[in-house]
Amino acid sequence: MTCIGKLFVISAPSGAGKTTLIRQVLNRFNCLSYSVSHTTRNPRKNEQDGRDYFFISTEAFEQKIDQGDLLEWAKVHDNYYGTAREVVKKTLDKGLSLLLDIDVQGAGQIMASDLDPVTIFIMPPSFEILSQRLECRGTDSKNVIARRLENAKFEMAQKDRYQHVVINDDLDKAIEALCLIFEKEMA
Ligand SMILES: Nc1nc2c(ncn2[C@@H]2O[C@H](COP(=O)(O)OP(=O)(O)O)[C@@H](O)[C@H]2O)c(=O)[nH]1
Ligand SMILES: Nc1ncnc2c1ncn2[C@@H]1O[C@H](COP(=O)(O)OP(=O)(O)O)[C@@H](O)[C@H]1O
Repeated sequence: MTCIGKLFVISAPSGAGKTTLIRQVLNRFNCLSYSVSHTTRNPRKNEQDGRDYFFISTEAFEQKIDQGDLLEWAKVHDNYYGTAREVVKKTLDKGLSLLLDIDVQGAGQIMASDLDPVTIFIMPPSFEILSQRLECRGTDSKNVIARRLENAKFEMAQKDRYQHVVINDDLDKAIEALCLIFEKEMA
């Protein structure tokens, strides 16, 4: 498949299933790459530095802000997260597509830029199921889960700012719906 280089932005509340869905999409489209973000949050078990995130100190992150190295950044659930400007530029310059998994604040910054992103919001079927998914994932403490659920309300209220909304209820159906968006946008 020939692809047109596009910038995709996916946002979702924590636990909605964006990481699960994004893995499937990346497996299907070889002209699509993933932007590995920088964060000051601690790695979870099974997360690898350089693959899931670049895990850096607060000082190193603030230095990146000061040097203008980040295309967008935000404080999310009490940690810094940001996208390296250089990687986005190099990928799009080569005519390749790139996927950013970023929060609603960062997405707002990209929407306001001249990068003309395709924007997608992943919704859980309900708040209760979101809460269950976070518990079942087993990666976060009760306090961390509570903080993420509190932020989820504000995040979900912003879904209409996005061009596409995909509800992640049945996983296979959500994968198909999401892949269809990528297929159409890169055709
Ligand atoms: N603004 C911004 N948000 C990011 C970036 N990378 C990740 N995020 C967001 O930070 C939030 C927390 O991510 P994470 O700690 O991995 O938890 P998860 O949502 O439970 O997988 C999610 O909303 C991510 O989309 C980034 O580079 N910039
Ligand atoms: N459609 C789905 N049905 C049931 N469980 C799901 C579904 N999608 C994701 N999950 C599970 O929900 C949890 C949160 O998913 P994850 O991809 O880590 O979310 P996010 O990256 O948005 O925080 C994981 O344990 C994942 O296996």
